Amino acid sequence: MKADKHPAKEEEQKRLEYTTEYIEEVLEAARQSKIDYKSKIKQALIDLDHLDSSNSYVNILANANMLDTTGKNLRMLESLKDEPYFARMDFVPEGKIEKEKLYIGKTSLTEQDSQEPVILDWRSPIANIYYEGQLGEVTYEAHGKTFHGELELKRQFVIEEKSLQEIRDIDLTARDQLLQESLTTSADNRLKDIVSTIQAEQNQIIRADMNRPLFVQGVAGSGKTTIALHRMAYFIYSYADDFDPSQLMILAPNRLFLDYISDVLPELGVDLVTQTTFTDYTKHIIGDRFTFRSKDERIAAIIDPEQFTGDIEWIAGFKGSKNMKVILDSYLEGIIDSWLPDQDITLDRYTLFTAEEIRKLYEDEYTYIAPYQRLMKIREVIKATVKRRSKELLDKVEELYDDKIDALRSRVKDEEERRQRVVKLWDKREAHLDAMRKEAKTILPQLTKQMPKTKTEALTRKLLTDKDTLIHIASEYLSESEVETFTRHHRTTFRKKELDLEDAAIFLYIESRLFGIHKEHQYQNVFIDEAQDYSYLEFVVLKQVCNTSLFTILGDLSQGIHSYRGITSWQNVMEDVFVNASFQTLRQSYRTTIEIMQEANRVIQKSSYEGMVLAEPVVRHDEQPDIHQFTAMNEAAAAIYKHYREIRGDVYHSFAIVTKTEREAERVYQEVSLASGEMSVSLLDENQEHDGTDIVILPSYLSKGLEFDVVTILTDQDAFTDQDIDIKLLYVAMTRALHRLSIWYNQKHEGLIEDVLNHKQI
Ligand SMILES: Nc1ncnc2c1ncn2[C@@H]1O[C@H](COP(=O)(O)OP(=O)(O)OP(=O)(O)O)[C@@H](O)[C@H]1O
Repeated sequence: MKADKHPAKEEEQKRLEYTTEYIEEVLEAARQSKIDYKSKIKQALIDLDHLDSSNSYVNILANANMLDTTGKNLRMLESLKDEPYFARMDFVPEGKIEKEKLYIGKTSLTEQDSQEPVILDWRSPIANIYYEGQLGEVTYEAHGKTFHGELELKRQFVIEEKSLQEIRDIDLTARDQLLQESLTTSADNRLKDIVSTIQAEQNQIIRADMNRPLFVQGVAGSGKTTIALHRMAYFIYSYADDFDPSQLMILAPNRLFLDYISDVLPELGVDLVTQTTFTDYTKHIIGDRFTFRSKDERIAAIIDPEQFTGDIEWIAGFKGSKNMKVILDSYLEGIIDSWLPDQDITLDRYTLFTAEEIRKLYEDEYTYIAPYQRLMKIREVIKATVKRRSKELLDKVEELYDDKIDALRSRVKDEEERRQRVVKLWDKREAHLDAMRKEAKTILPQLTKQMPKTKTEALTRKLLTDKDTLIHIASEYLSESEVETFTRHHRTTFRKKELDLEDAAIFLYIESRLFGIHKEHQYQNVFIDEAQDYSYLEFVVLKQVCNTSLFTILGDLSQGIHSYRGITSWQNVMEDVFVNASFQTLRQSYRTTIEIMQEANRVIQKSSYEGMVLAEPVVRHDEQPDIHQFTAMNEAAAAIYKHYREIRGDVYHSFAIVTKTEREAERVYQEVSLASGEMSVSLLDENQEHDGTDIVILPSYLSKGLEFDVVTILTDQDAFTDQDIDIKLLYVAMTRALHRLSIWYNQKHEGLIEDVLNHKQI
């Protein structure tokens, strides 16, 4: 209700005034401190020549640190001053009479003298009650203890530029109006934070145990990406004292997507988190001698009849599979075996090390380091022992001969005979010692020969291109002709230095299993968005490379447009890779209207994907999606543009035209550019940032994860067919719309749209 009409208006108005004044006060003090620190640094710099320099440096450093902290505080306070909080809750702790009136905002602020909270951070343990609790008895956990109490009031505010607009009390039955309003606002090319409207099921995911892997299967628009970012913010807040945010990594499908989430990251205070794509992460580790073809390039080839050959699909699928892991393990076992000596190390007739002893050393010692480094260490041990033992043995043999010569001297009486026999024995002694010295010198080079300097690149190339190697270890899984096709394919890709994306995981697997991964590439906590597009092997590899199992994995199998190479169920990964993971499902979709979701659900139900959970939209209406047939693309483009101009305004201001293929996106771009005037148009590709143009044109597979106020799906010659991949692509494209959806298709190429959707011609 309008703030003026609410009985608590006066109380809340006073509170808001008190809060904003207090923020101003603290802001002023922070600004003054900033000036002071700056002038102290300046003075210290001036004094640098005259004073003991180390003192001055310490002084500069201390003031610079204070300046940095003050700067952060200032930014935080600036962000609070216009909308300091969005909710209030009244909580009576068990055993007490007086209620605590707690105001919840994006970050916390404490009254300096009384140490009372002025604003409570939305991530604080007690704020959990607000998101989760109904009025009445509630509990919350903090510092390992459970606290009980009574929640007496849950109140929402709309505050704009320090002015109280709305006050709403949430009782047991009230619909979350703030959520409704937030969903009817329009998209501005970037994801936004949802701290004021987080729903209970989302809150559970955000705050779920950080010491366990977590899988989230959520329908399109259920807030997976948004929740991932809020969970990171929650994590950073909860472990602020002993955790560096750069130890968190989020893997996104492409750079376009990273750009899409980039605005909300600083808003949530998680901009220091490492944000990257799987390919960029791999390149960072293994270097960029090769380029990896992206998933999107591949899908472009798969859905384009002119480019498609059936082999690319099965080869990609096979390389990401569990069988590939078995093959890799046996390949690596063979390599390590070949590195270990199979014969004893001897000198003369003495054994310095048995092969068995070396194997045992390998198995028992230095097991915390990777095999190659471990063998290098063992080699050092052998080297030192060989050096020491060779000397001992040479001394021993020398001694033996000396004893024999002494014995000869006292035993043989005849002087001439004694002389001859001693000389003979002496010569024998010298020859023997010479031979031993020579032999000793060959031991280490031989050992080195056994462990050639090998690189991951050469080993990967051998596995993927060498027929004999592959037949030897993969005969259970690949026929001879498949091996032939497989290796031929890779001989070409290696020659062109343009590898498949799946090879990145194979590179990483070999590198990490044999040579180990440097600490700088490891993360304590990893988030994967759009995880349905990852293969089994990629999950295995990521866990191994990052050396943690603390993963939050979010995806939607219904949108699995890369399922030929990705996973089709979460089960295998949960059973084999992240064994103690918990699993949550999100069914509610927040992005789109009932009208659009109903149509999208009709499409996805055509898919062969078993166990599908249909999205349930939040009650929100707009126009029914409209469907148009056309004969000439230029006419369609002109009509679409005209319609955009007509409806463009405050509610609808981001527009996207989604085609099935990239080729068609380029053609549509030409046509719309010709038709357009005052509205700007751009063609998106996966490595690009969305520059805020009014209309963007993009192929279906690139639209994944993004959203727009108005979406038009347009297909000319490249129509969606009833193939599973096309069904999913159409579903993904349809679920990108926040408010309006229209579909245009060429009469001559009807396909899936005509079959499933066109029940009411326009
Ligand atoms: N609790 C919420 N309050 C307000 N808006 C929400 C809430 N949850 C989700 N949204 C909005 O719903 C839209 C979809 O969210 P998001 O993109 O995170 O979903 P998703 O599950 O990753 O979608 P998809 O799988 O389709 O890419 C966004 O506009 C987001 O702001």
